[in-house]
Amino acid sequence: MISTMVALKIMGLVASSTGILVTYRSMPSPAIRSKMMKIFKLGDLAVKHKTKNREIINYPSIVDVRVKEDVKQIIFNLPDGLNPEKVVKHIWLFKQKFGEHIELHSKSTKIFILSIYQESIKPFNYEYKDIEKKIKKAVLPIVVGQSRSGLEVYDMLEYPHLLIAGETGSGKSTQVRSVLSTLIQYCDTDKLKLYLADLKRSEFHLFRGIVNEVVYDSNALYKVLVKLKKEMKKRGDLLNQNEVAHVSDLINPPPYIILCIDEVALLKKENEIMEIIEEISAIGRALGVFLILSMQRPDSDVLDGKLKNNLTVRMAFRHSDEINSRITIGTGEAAYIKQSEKGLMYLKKDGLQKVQAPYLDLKDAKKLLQPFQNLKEVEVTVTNDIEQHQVFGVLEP
Ligand SMILES: Nc1ncnc2c1ncn2[C@@H]1O[C@H](COP(=O)(O)OP(=O)(O)OP(=O)(O)O)[C@@H](O)[C@H]1O
Repeated sequence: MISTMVALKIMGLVASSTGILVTYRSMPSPAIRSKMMKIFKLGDLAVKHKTKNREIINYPSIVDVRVKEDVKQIIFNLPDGLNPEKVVKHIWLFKQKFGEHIELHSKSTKIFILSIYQESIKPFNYEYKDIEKKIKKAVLPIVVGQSRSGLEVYDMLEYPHLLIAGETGSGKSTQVRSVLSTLIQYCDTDKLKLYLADLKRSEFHLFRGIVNEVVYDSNALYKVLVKLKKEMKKRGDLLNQNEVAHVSDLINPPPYIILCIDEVALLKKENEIMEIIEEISAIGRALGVFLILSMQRPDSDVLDGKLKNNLTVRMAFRHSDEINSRITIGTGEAAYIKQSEKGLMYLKKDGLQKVQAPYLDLKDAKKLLQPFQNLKEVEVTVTNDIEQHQVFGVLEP
């Protein structure tokens, strides 16, 4: 065993000195093995079965330990029959043993990677020129922030509707500001229309005269939603006539539309409004109409049912407790983000990932968006079905 360990470590060191590999692998040290076993025992992370004479307990097995520059990774395998969700729920136990700066990822329903870092992800400032290089391929780029593996960016065309939640002062408004600022700088005005609703009247004044419309109360928002509903109906007819599945398959696709609502929970009693928002979440993707919704407390009345499931991406900044965190991301993790960790979040997309949002303050955002001020508002209208049919036509095979 010892000779294998030495051999593997030496292999790694030799390789890293040639610059080919920076990772070396080793068998778990007794200290790691003992900590992991304690976690498995305390959390009852095991499969038990009885034979005639005794009880057999199968714990997860450590299959590998990898050491990179700033991270140690312990890879372990679950025994058949152990629910991976039970392992995720016990992340607090892993933290008690290995410290706060850990991440737990499942590679499959059986294989887990526990990553142990020296320190937390550092806060950083929003710089469009750094971001620009990473978003070139996206149509509607959403810049999430810095994860352990670099800048996290995704395309809204692939992951259509976004929920941003977190308690007051956790970094939501800053994130909405930087997400919208990126979209404004990156997308041509004839390719993207932005509608914003600021029900707290605190944030979106920044975007007045830049986006298509900013509204501040539910009556005005209702008018916008009715307009979008009509637009979706026309776009649906258009897809039908042209026999295509998505507006981007049309020869002249209409502009994408993003509706961003700050503090959507304030609308929970506005049934007509919530109905149209739900409708957008259900059918908007194919029609090129997308939602960005933010809220302080993830309200289960608002998020129950269809809407929550259709919000395919969730950013959970610090939450007040585990129950609220579970509503947003399905686990209690966001309740353990410290109050001092501004802009830190859990991103729920394909899995769960810890990400630090970029910091863009109001003054800098104003400066950044200055060149986009006073652009003429261009209304989104699809003239009429027949005309559109001729204009857009179907893509040549
Ligand atoms: N990404 C970040 N990096 C560093 N600091 C941040 C970040 N985001 C926010 N902060 C700090 O936290 C403060 C509060 O942020 P923000 O206003 O975005 O919170 P919020 O969740 O929107 O609060 P509220 O719901 O009350 O509007 C900011 O003034 C800033 O000092």
